[in-house]
Amino acid sequence: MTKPIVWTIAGSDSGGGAGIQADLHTIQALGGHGCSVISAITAQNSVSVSMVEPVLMQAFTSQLVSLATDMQAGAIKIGLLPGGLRAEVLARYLKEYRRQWQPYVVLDPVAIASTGQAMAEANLLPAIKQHLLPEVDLITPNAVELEALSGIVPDSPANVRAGAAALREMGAGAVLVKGGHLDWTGDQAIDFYSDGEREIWLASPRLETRHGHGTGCTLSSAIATAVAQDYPIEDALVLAKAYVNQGLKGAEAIGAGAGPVAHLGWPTELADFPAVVMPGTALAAQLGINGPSTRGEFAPMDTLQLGLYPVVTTIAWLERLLEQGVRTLQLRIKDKTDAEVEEDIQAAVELGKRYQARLFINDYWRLAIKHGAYGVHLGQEDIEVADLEAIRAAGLKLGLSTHGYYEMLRARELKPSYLALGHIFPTKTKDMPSRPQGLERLHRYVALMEAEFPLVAIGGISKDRVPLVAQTGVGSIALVTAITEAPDPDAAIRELLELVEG
Ligand SMILES: Cc1ncc(COP(=O)(O)OP(=O)(O)O)c(N)n1
Ligand SMILES: Cc1ncsc1CCOP(=O)(O)O
Ligand SMILES: [Mg+2]
Repeated sequence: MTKPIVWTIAGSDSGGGAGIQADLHTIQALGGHGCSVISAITAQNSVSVSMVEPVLMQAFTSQLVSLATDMQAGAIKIGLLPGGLRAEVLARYLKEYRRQWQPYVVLDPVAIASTGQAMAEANLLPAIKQHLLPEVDLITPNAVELEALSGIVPDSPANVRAGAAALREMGAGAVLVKGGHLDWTGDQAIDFYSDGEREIWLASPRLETRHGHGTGCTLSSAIATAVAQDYPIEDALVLAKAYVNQGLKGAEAIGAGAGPVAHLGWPTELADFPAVVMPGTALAAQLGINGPSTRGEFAPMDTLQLGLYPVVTTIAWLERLLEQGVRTLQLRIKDKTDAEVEEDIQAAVELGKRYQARLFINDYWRLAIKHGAYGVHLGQEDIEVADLEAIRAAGLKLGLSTHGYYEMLRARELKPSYLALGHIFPTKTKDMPSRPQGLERLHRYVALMEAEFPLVAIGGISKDRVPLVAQTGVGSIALVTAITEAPDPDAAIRELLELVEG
């Protein structure tokens, strides 16, 4: 894949820690090609900002025109704008870009430097509210910026929500309130995302460092770069927070004041990724997050390497697989009533016990509990509605489907027995709302999570692709049509067992 183009429209920081310089470092480190539209030249070092000089309007717009004619961006990050006029003009250009090629637009509303100095004319904030917000997919204010734009002091979870709602009412598609300056969140730095339909709270331990120059620029550029690579926004948010956490841990003094966030490449340490705040925790109670919760871990698997994992629709298939020596498998019947499937589920549970197999029941968790199944496999949408605590309390194993970084981190909080990662390749077995993950992402997910859970790759994995998938280190490969549509299924099962468990 060629590098996705990301524009940064921002000010130059002569000290190299923030602004255009931080943005380009970030975009490069995360695999994008950065283009820059310089809005202002600042003279600053690690201690103070001594000058902010807007570039001439013609120079500003010429950069936009030049890039738009040849290097259209998948995502645009906007940082410092020196005054209201440039915000108003930029809004007109963005409206046109959004009509022509729909870039994802992230606005980091820089108004005050971390050193305390005002960076822009007083007419900037009114122009952002009136003109720019309707052209923006995501705005990423810190506490000070949220208050300046919404008039609401984010001194409680309710007021963070209210401030974010106010910005959405002004036209922003979504809001990420950065928690770095929210002192009531104690030792956790908690970010709040809302797009009007869903709310996400992301928590990371607060990092004690004075070297955080360029944090906001880096976060918004990282989000833009991830979105330009087709990551859904919730994955972009957690990846960007991990990138910043990693950079804060690696930050050093350069100059006498606050040193810059370090730019250390793709985040790979689970400890750098935020936790998704889930119901049932003390933090959730503080944040007013309600909902069903579980009280501990699900029964652990006997191994991290679950091996070949066929997913089939009938008892006859289960028998055939068990006879061939398959020991991890799933009964997946769709769109029937409990009464229609109960007999099959009971038979499947008995078969699984007879062969001492790891036999999972897909979806029908009530019947799985009733008949004492080995385990249940559930999807993301089930997390909200299934009685997970009843499954846990009954001692059943729980497998959860995930489709990227955010869902993996969310599932992690539930402490399931395994995580499924999909879909890896296009599949005709199931309509998928998400895009195929591909091998590169699977590699990254495995490296991140393999010590925590058994992992299962699923989706479009043909026999030919099995060796490539196995090379990612994933401990299990789930398949439907590679077995059920094989010309000689018994031969295919033997070959697949050899390839996966060899
Ligand atoms: C091993 C494994 N992984 C993923 C799935 C998909 O489960 P889900 O997302 O609930 O979708 P349906 O299978 O119910 O359509 C699975 N069944 N098994
Ligand atoms: C159930 C399911 N969940 C994600 S992809 C998939 C279907 C996998 O089937 P196939 O192996 O035939 O692509
Ligand atoms: Mg399901």
